[in-house]
Amino acid sequence: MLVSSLLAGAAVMVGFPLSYVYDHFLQLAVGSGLIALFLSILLYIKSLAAPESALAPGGNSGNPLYDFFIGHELNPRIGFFDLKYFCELRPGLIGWCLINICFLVKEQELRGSPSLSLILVCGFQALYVMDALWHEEAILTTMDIVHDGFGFMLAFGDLCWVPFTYSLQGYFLVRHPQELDIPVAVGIVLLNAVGYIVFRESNSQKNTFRRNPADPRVARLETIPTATGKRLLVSGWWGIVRHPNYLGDLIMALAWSLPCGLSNILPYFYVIYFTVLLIHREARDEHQCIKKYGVAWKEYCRRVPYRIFPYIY
Ligand SMILES: NC(=O)C1=CN([C@@H]2O[C@H](COP(=O)(O)OP(=O)(O)OC[C@H]3O[C@@H](n4cnc5c(N)ncnc54)[C@H](OP(=O)(O)O)[C@@H]3O)[C@@H](O)[C@H]2O)C=CC1
Ligand SMILES: CC(C)CCC[C@@H](C)[C@H]1CC=C2C3=C(CC[C@@]21C)[C@@]1(C)CC[C@H](O)C(C)(C)[C@@H]1CC3
Repeated sequence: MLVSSLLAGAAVMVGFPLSYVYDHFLQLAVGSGLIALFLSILLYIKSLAAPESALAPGGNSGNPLYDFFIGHELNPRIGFFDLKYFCELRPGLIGWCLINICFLVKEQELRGSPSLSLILVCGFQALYVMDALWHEEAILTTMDIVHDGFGFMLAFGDLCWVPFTYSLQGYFLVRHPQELDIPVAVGIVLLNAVGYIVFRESNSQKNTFRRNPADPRVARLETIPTATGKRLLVSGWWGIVRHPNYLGDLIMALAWSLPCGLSNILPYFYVIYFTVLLIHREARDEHQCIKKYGVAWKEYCRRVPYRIFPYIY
């Protein structure tokens, strides 16, 4: 991320036309979609020669189309280089930030300086990406890494969907500049801060607990024992709703769209899509947890009845 930002800075200094990315946004998005399609075809062909033990639990249904979509092989590698782990964190997330930098450059060219709205959106999203990279080991336990294979869903999601749809607020702001009053901007910064605290604290609490349940930061929390020997947190963040990290993520998503005003639905695409994605993801995770923890999970659901939004859902 640092190297990419430095290179982007150097490109601006030498007058490299970064605004090209804004001017050819659609063409670049289609190009990356085609690369993802090509990559997933290669991955599927490679998976046909993989041993049974290397196949993904979630992508070995026997239906070639479904397995192509979810990913047939769990962790395809070239030597020791893990393609899925690399794609989950590097090209798409860093590419998303680089695209935002190109939008800032474009606005500088068009209007002399980037607007406060665009600076806020790019700043919030850069924080989110840096957080994901800083805590990169946390993705090793996500269902994408543990359960799903590396197929079209993740190749397309990581290489095309993330950089080109997650940056739509910035794209919108270059085309439709928005004036933002300082009190409104302060309110939006506070909303993003609340979302980030809920997201980061809840993720860190679970990760610390999973690494070392005796850690003084989590040792006093109430838990439910399960037949696997692992325990489930039932107080702290994980006692408020069953997915406090999703709640924080959604609050941030809203804060990224609000600087774009309320006149157009396009900047709210991310909030809407992400709500659907996380509700679906929560249902998939619930299904896995019921299989893993049985009655203990049912007891957890009884103690913590709301999934993502307290008193609503
Ligand atoms: N921006 C984006 O596009 C996306 C962002 N995300 C974000 O990524 C982060 C990770 O999300 P995700 O991988 O979906 O899932 P989670 O980090 O929420 O992990 C779910 C797992 O946590 C463990 N767990 C659940 N409840 C408890 C509990 N009470 N006590 C202890 N352990 C528990 C279970 O695994 P086990 O018991 O085996 O440890 C469960 O399978 C989230 O912050 C999410 O918002 C996710 C997807 C897309
Ligand atoms: C319409 C598409 C086919 C749907 C694609 C879904 C993907 C965009 C998401 C599935 C899981 C994702 C994760 C992240 C980004 C979006 C996808 C690929 C993630 C890298 C975002 C940052 C987080 O901190 C994370 C935990 C690293 C995420 C992991 C899952």
